[in-house]
Amino acid sequence: MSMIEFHDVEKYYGDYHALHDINLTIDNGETVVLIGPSGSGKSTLIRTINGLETIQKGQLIVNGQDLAEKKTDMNRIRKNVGMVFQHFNLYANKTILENIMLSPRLVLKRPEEENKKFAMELLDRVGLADQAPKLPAQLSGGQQQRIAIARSLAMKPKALLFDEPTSALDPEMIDDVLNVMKDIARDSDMTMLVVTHEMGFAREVANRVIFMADGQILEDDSKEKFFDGQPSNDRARQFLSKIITH
Ligand SMILES: Nc1ncnc2c1ncn2[C@@H]1O[C@H](COP(=O)(O)OP(=O)(O)OP(=O)(O)O)[C@@H](O)[C@H]1O
Repeated sequence: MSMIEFHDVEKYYGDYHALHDINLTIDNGETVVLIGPSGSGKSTLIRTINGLETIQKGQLIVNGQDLAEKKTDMNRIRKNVGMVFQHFNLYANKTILENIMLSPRLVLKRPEEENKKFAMELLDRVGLADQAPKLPAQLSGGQQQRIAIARSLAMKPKALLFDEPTSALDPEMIDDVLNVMKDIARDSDMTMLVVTHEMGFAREVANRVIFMADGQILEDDSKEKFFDGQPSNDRARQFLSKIITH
């Protein structure tokens, strides 16, 4: 079954043509890495999936629902499709534990005791159980990002979208976040779509690597073909050689 389907999708910001003729299917349980130069449309593409950006043409089906249809319930999509942002977006005036418990309480009406138990399990899973009573500002960036991941997982989503989750972090924090993401990719049947330049992550856990430039998908390969067999697109090859040598 496919979790996400783009059919001939076009996206404009005013006159600016941000996504060109996007055709892409991501199956349940796949881990897909999306790479490409700055401004190529990667964020735009993933933000269309949970309706943070609208599309102007084509069809986008997420978890069996057509996003263009008026009756489509965006809250239901967002219940099933979580998102982790570059800048964490935690609630600054709520404790770490409250950050994780809030959406399950409000949206899923999860009973308080069960909610707390699951939140503590997730905190443990991301290695931060001892931080539960603190406020986000008392944590490092890497710790905040692991909390943001735990917060998304608390909704038990079918898919998780990651928009450059490590690019705002100091280098020494990056591995802790990537390790949490790798564990999720290996141990869960969730679909993951990850915009990142972390090729180690892609090599270890991705099923596919997609390369975008100028709002178009220029390459969509298995991890093996992308890294070992070389992408067939010139720009994808050049991009890969640049990020891997840096
Ligand atoms: N809200 C907006 N209004 C107008 N143009 C936008 C808007 N958001 C993005 N763009 C433009 O669309 C293009 C694609 O942006 P997008 O953020 O999707 O690229 P990206 O590949 O994620 O880049 P980066 O790696 O730098 O985050 C860019 O040229 C950007 O300036």
